[in-house]
Formats: sequence, C-alpha cells, structure tokens
Amino acid sequence: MVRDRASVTEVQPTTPVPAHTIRFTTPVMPTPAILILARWTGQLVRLAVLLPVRFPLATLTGLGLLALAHAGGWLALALAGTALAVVVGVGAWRWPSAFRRVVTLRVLAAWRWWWVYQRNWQPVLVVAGLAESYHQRRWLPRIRQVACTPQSDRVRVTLVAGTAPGDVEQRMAELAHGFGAPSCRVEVCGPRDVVLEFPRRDLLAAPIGALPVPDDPQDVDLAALPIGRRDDGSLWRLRLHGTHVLTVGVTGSGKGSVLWSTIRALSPALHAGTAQVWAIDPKRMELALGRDLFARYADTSDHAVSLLESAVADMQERAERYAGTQRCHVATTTDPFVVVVLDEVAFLTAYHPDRDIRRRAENAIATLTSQGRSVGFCVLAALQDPRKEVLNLRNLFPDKIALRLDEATQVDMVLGDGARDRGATAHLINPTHPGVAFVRLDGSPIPARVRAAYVADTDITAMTPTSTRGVD
Ligand SMILES: Nc1ncnc2c1ncn2[C@@H]1O[C@H](COP(=O)(O)OP(=O)(O)OP(=O)(O)O)[C@@H](O)[C@H]1O
Repeated sequence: MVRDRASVTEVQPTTPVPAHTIRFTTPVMPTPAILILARWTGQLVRLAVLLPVRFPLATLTGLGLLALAHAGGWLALALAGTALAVVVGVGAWRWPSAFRRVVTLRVLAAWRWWWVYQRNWQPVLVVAGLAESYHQRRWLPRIRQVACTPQSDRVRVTLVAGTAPGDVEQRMAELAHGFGAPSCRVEVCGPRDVVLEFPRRDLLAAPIGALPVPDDPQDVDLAALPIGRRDDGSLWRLRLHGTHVLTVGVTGSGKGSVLWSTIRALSPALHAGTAQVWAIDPKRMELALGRDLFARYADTSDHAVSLLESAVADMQERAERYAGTQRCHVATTTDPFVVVVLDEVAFLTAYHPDRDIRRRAENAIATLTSQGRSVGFCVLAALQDPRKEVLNLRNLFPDKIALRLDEATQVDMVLGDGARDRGATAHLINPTHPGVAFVRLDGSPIPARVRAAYVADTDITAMTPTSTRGVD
C-alpha cells in the first residue's frame, strides 16, 4: 500500500492528544520499607481486633484455656480440654441438629472462608474479569461474611461502587469453576450487597427417585407441583395452573422424567377427579404404560388432532360459561383442571407429512396456549429441537425447561435472551445426567439448575388404576 506522506501525520506515542495538551499521570515513587512494615502491623492489629468479633466463642475458649494453663499448669489444661471434649461430644450426640447449626457449620464456614475464598479471592476475581481499575488502583468486591448451610456456602459480598449484580451474574460459570463449586447463584440483598451461593457438591449428580405424593388431593398444589430437586437440595416445584410448559431436550435428555414426575405429582387430583390428563403419545413408548391414568389418550395423528380440537371446544365452552360470572378457574370435579400432555410436539407441527394435520394441530395448540390459562387448561409439551421452523409457537409457552441441548445457541432460544450468559449452560449438561435442566423460577431472570425425579415403570404401574381405558 502506498502511503500519501503529505496527508498522514505520524503521531508519536508520547505526543499529547491535541484536546488535552497536558497529560496528568500519577508519579511512581518507591515505597519506603517503614511504610510497608507499618501497613503489615496495622493489618495484624486489625486481625487481632476483628477475630474476637468474628469468632467470639472460639476466641473466648482459646483465651480461657490459655489462662488456665497459665494459672494451673499443663495438668489443669489437659483436664479442662478433656472436659470440653466430653461436653462437645455429648452435645453432638444429644442435640445433633442444633450442634450442627451452632458448631459444625460455623467451624466449616470459618475454614471455607479462609481456605477457599479469602486465599483465592483475588486471583479468581481478577482472572474472571471482576476487578475494576480506578486511578491506577485495583478494586475488588469485598467478602463480608461466609456462612454454610448443610449443602452450600453463602458468601456475602459488597460490590465495588459503580458495578451491578448483573456484572457478577455474567461471570457465574467462572466463579463456580474458580472456587471449585458445581455452580454459582447470585442473590441480591440490597444496594451493592449480594450473596454468592456455591453448592459444596453436586447434589444433582445422583438420580432422584420418584417423589412422594400426598394422600389427600386437597394437598395437591397445582401452582407448585414437586417434580424434582434444585441444586441447593430444595424441591423443584413446577407451576401448571395458569401457565403452559415447554420441555426441550435432545433425545435421551430425560424429557420423559419431566412429564412423568408432573403426572405423578398430579395423581391424587387425577384419582379424585379434580384434574385430568389428556395425553398425546406419537412414539407410543413414553406415556402408553400409564394410559389408565389419563382421561383421554391418543397415539395416532388423526386421534391426536381430534383430541386437541375437542380440548379447544371444551375450553371455549367453559370460557363461555365463565364469561361475566367468574374470572379465574378453581379445580372441581365438574370443572377439572385439564393438562394436555404432548410428547414430541414437533411430530404433529413439523414432521407430519400431511399438511392439513400440521395446520390443524398448530391451530389447536395456538388456541389452547393463548386462551386456556384462565379457564383451567394447560399444555405440557415436550420437544427435541427448539428452532422456530420446528415449533414457531414456542413463545406461547410462558414457562420453559431446558434439558440437555445440542448447541449453545439453543439455550437462549429456549430460556430467552441472555440465559446462557447468566449461567444456563444446558449445552454442557453431562449426558450421563439425564433429567438435569435449567429453568427460570419465580420470575427470576437467573436460571436455576434442577433435576427431575425419575419415575420408574414400577412407580407408574403402582399409581395407575386398572379401570377402563380412555383411548380416543
Ligand atoms: N430424571 C432422570 N434421572 C435419572 N435417569 C433418567 C432420568 N430421566 C431419564 N433417565 C434415564 O435416561 C433414559 C432416557 O430418558 P427419556 O426417555 O426420558 O429421554 P427423552 O428425552 O424422553 O428421550 P426421547 O426423546 O428419545 O424419548 C431413560 O431410559 C432413563 O434410564
């Protein structure tokens, strides 16, 4: 390339930018050794002052033992130590849960604060890109407290002024790996005040057996059905009433366990008649075993479409009855809550060779998902490929579950923009962990990691009545 010398001005790196003729830089001066020593001494004094505040019980015990050794000699110290050990042992044996809360978890928290977080805080945060620079100084979020629950560490942090919890949310994967945790969750407590929750081990690594169901159908909460566990060990509850749910995952990712755990959680209401499942099972493998549980069941495309269309007709009849008298649905035996369970929805909407079947199925699903929520109709669908060409109705499902996916780009297609950046790495789910998924819970923008319980064939047979089959 020929450069036109007349039109190009060569700028030296040291040349002031014309708009700022004088550049101010902070002078670098060697720090005198006395100042460094004074700083270390200050830090030691601070530690000595803060230690009794942070660990009052341990400091008191240590000081007491020292005083005893000073006054009574080594024998008195040995006796006191033995007595203390006996007291601790009896406490642990008689009141195990209180002992765990008051002693074990606190000691563990102190250890984890120092060994895992304090020691690695700076390198992990700097490498993760969470260190901020201002006036040539580096500023890091500050650890305020580390507390342990039986399953996880909760690190309370003060953010650097000018940063937001969203900056930390985007680095959750880096933080989890940096501190050796299977995942990380961010909880906002107030301005610049967040809690980072790190589970100590992956509670979702082992399969979860079918969850117990209540005996009394009144105890079935259609807005919070227990269907698995979250990675902090708590129950994963799925809302069905007033929403529609789309479960997406590659073959073998465990879509069946989401469908069956939901049906199992509903089963007392199904037996009582306050809820119904209308099942569409194109593969004839997934739902056929429990068909006696279903009010209606279809396994061919013609029957599936007529089942969907009769769901639409029932829904519209109910809406007409409610119009002007009632604004929301309460499940009763006369107006049961109807869940249309659709396994492999793309078979009807995209892959079926008959264009008319595809059109009718899509129309019916669109009508049910757009009008069914307030009158007690819910669609629970399973799908392998989340692309728009396969299911262009996916946005009509307010709640979505992302099981293992093929590609990183599919995560945001399922869970919405930014879900992957906020830690929903559904494309990285271990293939040996079927049923593990990411979901958005309680309207939170942060996706949670969950695992559906595995409902075995024996569990399905045990909850299925041997009545006349409702096949379309
Ligand atoms: N929650 C779970 N916990 C443990 N194992 C599971 C779970 N879900 C499924 N599995 C195991 O993974 C296998 C595949 O699961 P499943 O058939 O539900 O996958 P899928 O996503 O429905 O696949 P496909 O689309 O091919 O039907 C099951 O046979 C079962 O052994």
